Amino acid sequence: MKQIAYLLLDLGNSRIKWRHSASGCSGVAHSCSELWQQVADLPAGAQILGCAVGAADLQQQIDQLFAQHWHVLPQWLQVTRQALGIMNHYPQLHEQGPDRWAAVLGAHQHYPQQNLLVISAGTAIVIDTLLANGDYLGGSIAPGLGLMKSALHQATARLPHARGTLQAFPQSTLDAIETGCLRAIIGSIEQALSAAIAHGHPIDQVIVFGGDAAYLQPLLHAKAIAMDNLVLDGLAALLAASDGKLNP
Ligand SMILES: Nc1ncnc2c1ncn2[C@@H]1O[C@H](COP(=O)(O)OP(=O)(O)O)[C@@H](O)[C@H]1O
Ligand SMILES: CC(C)(COP(=O)(O)O)[C@@H](O)C(=O)NCCC(=O)O
Repeated sequence: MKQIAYLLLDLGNSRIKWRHSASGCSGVAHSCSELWQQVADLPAGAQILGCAVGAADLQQQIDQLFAQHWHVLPQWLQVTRQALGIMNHYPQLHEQGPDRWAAVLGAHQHYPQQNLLVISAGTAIVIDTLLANGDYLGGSIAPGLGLMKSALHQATARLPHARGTLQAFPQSTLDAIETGCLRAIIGSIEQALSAAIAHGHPIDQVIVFGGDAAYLQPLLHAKAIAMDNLVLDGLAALLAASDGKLNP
């Protein structure tokens, strides 16, 4: 069977993440022009499947970029009620970020038949629950670590925006901010774990991915592992299941 080359895009609110199937190359870009610098030397003509929750004008720039240079229009994932054996229980599918849906599908590829807590530690912290039987129950959205700290900095006269350390009893402003924001994230994860137990679905595996994953993972529950990019994994799984044809 002929392998179809494809470029996968994860257009988040802070950064663009990409992976190219044929070369195994991947990268992170902060703008459309930086994305093009990174992918320009890849073989043209790959099909493109993306997942977009970032700015609509950036998505349009990306459409124009690939239409002009590769003569390919990216296809953007829509959230569906079911895919790859997973049932999405969000009542209003159009409300949901397709990055969340793709990440849950990606997590399921790594850990099928386990109760999962899927945590996206990006601009926002999203904590989603996927059950071993394929029921995706949804989850919470809160500001991510960088956003919490920049909100404090912008809305106050005296709070700086810099890295502190997590302390039991913080005794500097930087440590107080770092500890407060980290505890908000860690606490919301613990609440999600407790909610799962209370509803009879104890979590088998906690997976964290995104820009702050490596920083957060050692601070989390013992079952937590950090993974690279579950959104791109989910897009790849959808393509694989559709035999390389887009329109998953
Ligand atoms: N080198 C970096 N550049 C930008 N953000 C970073 C970097 N390292 C860690 N971060 C953190 O990662 C977050 C962005 O993560 P990412 O997964 O790319 O988010 P999104 O999917 O929302 O674009 C930032 O809000 C910040 O807290
Ligand atoms: C929750 C999000 C802002 C996360 O975005 P990210 O941090 O990955 O950039 C995004 O998935 C989104 O805009 N969701 C729409 C609302 C929802 O999922 O219900």
